[in-house]
Parts: sequence; C-alpha cells; structure tokens
Amino acid sequence: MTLTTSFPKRDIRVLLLEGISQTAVDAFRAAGYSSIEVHDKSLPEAELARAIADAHLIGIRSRTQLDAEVLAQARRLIAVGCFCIGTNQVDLQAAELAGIPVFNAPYSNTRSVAELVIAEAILLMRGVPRRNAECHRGGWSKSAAGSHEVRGKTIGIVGYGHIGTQVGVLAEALGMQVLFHDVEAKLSLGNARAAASLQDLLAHSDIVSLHVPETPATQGMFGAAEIAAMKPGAHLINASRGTVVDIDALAAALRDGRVGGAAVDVFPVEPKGRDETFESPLRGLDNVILTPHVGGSTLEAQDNIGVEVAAKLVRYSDNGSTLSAVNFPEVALPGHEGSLRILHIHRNVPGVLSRANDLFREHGINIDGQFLRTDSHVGYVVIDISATVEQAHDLRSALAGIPGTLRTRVLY
Ligand SMILES: NC(=O)c1ccc[n+]([C@@H]2O[C@H](COP(=O)([O-])OP(=O)(O)OC[C@H]3O[C@@H](n4cnc5c(N)ncnc54)[C@H](O)[C@@H]3O)[C@@H](O)[C@H]2O)c1
Ligand SMILES: O=C(O)[C@H](O)COP(=O)(O)O
Repeated sequence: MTLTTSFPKRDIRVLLLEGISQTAVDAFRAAGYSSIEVHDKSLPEAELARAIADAHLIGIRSRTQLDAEVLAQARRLIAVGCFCIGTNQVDLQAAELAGIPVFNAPYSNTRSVAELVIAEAILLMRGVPRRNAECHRGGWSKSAAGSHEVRGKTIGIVGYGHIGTQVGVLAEALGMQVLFHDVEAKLSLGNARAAASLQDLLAHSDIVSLHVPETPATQGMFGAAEIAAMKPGAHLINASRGTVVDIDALAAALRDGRVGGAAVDVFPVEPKGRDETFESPLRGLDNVILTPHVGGSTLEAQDNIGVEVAAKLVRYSDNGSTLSAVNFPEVALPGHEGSLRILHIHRNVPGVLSRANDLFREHGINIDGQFLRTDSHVGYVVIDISATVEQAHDLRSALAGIPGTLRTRVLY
C-alpha cells in the first residue's frame, strides 16, 4: 500500500443545505475543499437520506431534522455544522454515539434577533400592527388610543442569555425598565433587574420577550397559565422556538384582548419551504406581527455565520480540534507538522485506552503527543506519531478493531 497524502480534500464531500451563505462556500474553497454541493432549501426526507450517505461534512440550518434514523444513513459523515444557534434539530446524542461532533454559531445572529425584537416592541406598543391592517383595508383610525411610547415601560426578558442580554441593553437605551428571568444566576447588564420569579416578571411587564432554547423544560413552558399571569393588555414576543408557547392559548388571549398584541417569528410547525402554505391560528389577527422565522436572517448575520461554522468544520476536518462542539468531548489541538495524527473516537468503556497503548507498543511506534477528553458516553483520543504513512494506516486499522471504537482517521 503506497499512500502519500491524507484522504484528499477534493474527495471530501461537503453538503450545504437551506441557503447557507456563499461565505461558507468561499471558506471551504479557500481551505482547499472543492467538492461542495449547495442547496437553497432543506431536502425532503428520502433525498436527505440519500445525500447524507455520501457526505463527509454537512451544513444545515434550523429546518433540517437530523434524527437518529437519518444519522444512521450517514456512514461517511465526519461532522455536522448548524449554521445557526439552535441545535435542537439534531439528535445530539445519536450523533455523538456515531462519533460525529456537531458545531454551531452561538453568537453571529444574536444582534439581528435583538434588533428585530426591539423594533417589534415599539410597533406593538404603538398599536401599529392593527393600524397597518386597517389602512390596508381602507380604514383610517387616526387616534392615540392604545398607543404608547416604550420609554418608561417594562420589558420582561425570559432567558437572559446572548440574545436576551442584548435586548435588555438596547431596551434600556430607549429608556425602558428591564426585568429578566433565567434558570441560571446571571450578571445583570446596566440597570436590568432579576425578577423574583417568572410569575413576578409576568405581573410587572408591559412586554414579555422569550429567549430560551428549546429543551424538554421549555417545551410548552408558556401556556394558558403564564398568559393569564401577564398584565392585562401586555404584549408577547416570541423569537425563540415555536414549541415554547401554547399557540392556541395565545390565539385565544389575543382574540379576547387579554393579550394586547404579539410578534411571533417561530411556530410549533413551520413550512419546510417557500412552496408550502403557512398554517397558524394566529393568521388573520390584526394585533399580531407574523414573520417567517427570520429573526437571524440578515445578510450580516448569515455572512458571519458562514465564515464561523465553515471554519469550525475545516478545523475539525484538517486538524481534529473539537473546540466548541456542542455534543462532544472538546479537544483543542496544536498543529501537527512533522507528525502524523491519528484520531480515535470510542465509547467511554473501560479498557479501550490500555488496548490502544498496547497496539502502539506492539507496532513499535513512538508517540510524540497524546490528547484525550472523555464525557460520560464517548472518549476522543488524538495521538501524534513519528512513523511512515503505511505504519500509521496499519495502526489505524488495528485501532479500528478495538471493541467500542466508533471512528478512526489519520491526518497528515
Ligand atoms: N428566531 C430566530 O431566528 C432565532 C435566531 C437565533 C436564536 N433563536 C433561538 O433563541 C434561543 C436563545 O438564543 P441565545 O443565543 O440567547 O441562547 P443562550 O443559550 O445564550 O441563552 C438562553 C438562556 O435561556 C436560559 N434558559 C434555559 N432554560 C430556561 C428556562 N426554562 N427558563 C428561563 N431561562 C432558561 C439559559 O440559562 C440561557 O441564559 C436559541 O436557542 C434559539 O432557539 C432564534
Ligand atoms: O437557531 C437559530 O439560529 C435561528 O432559529 C435561526 O435559524 P435559521 O438559520 O434556520 O434561520
């Protein structure tokens, strides 16, 4: 066997779905990857299963569901890039147990969401959605009734993370009072205050804005009881995840005026693409701003996300670093010039490492550097060696035979 290069980059297939920015394509090209397939939509299930079977790197946004069944088709897949913040569309544990790290862009679109939320807060407080709808029908209700400045009003932020904090800072710049509720202890920015509880926040906020991730605990967390606990006529903004709010309870409260208005960007069921009709009990309500999950969809955010996530995928593919992976032991690695690098991903069960070390001894191979991180499911060990390419590949084959091994690769 004569091998002179690591798995050639031109043979590493990159599959990018859902209109990921051209900046990602440019970043892959600049890093030497040339087999890049780009789709501007998510793929239907059967097509996704076929396409993922051949892909080494896949880039998705929030629509593509990578569940355990789909991941089981992904025999060649090295890593997943979520070109967004949310990773709830991926079965993270199934990916980890298949030896596949998942990366995302935790910051790049947060400002875009915060700006949209602030704009919506102003529009809702002014009653613009209803006035806009009336004007479109030929009406002219010129009146100050129900129209307020945001200055001096209270915004209640549920989930005081990257987006929630920015909403708070921008709201304060407009003269608003900021209350927040989070399950973690959080440093207040500016004059923001932690509410005593969610109930306390709801009782005192003129606008409630949701910024929690989708987790088992947040699914349905904003139901009829929480809506009833809001100040009468207060407004609700949801740009987090559609499953967080009971949409039927919200529609009922908007119809009877209990909730003054709402701006909703995310829905329990969202169309898979432009050709599908958007169905929602909120359609047709004049006091509601509806947007098609575009909180993070600005050109600035998408361009930055393209660069950020492509860089993480390239770094993992070229160097093995799993730094900032959301489902995987994080190993930050130096360059490996002058050494060959073997990656061994295995179930975290006793005996794997000692067997691996035995193999190095049996093959008479000297170890230049070894890096190991584990979590409760998986161990990731990276070994830099001085050896010939043939020796490295023989060793990789031997390592692949250790019971519990999930994936092995050689980088050089
Ligand atoms: N509409 C869009 O286009 C869009 C864009 C970006 C992000 N998002 C959504 O917004 C979410 C938040 O983004 P982020 O960057 O601020 O995330 P983040 O992780 O920085 O912040 C989330 C915060 O919510 C808190 N939290 C978790 N569970 C909670 C609970 N049960 N009650 C109260 N607080 C809870 C966390 O402790 C954390 O502080 C993302 O997970 C994503 O789903 C939507
Ligand atoms: O998780 C996110 O970042 C947002 O929901 C945006 O998702 P999108 O990239 O699919 O618009």
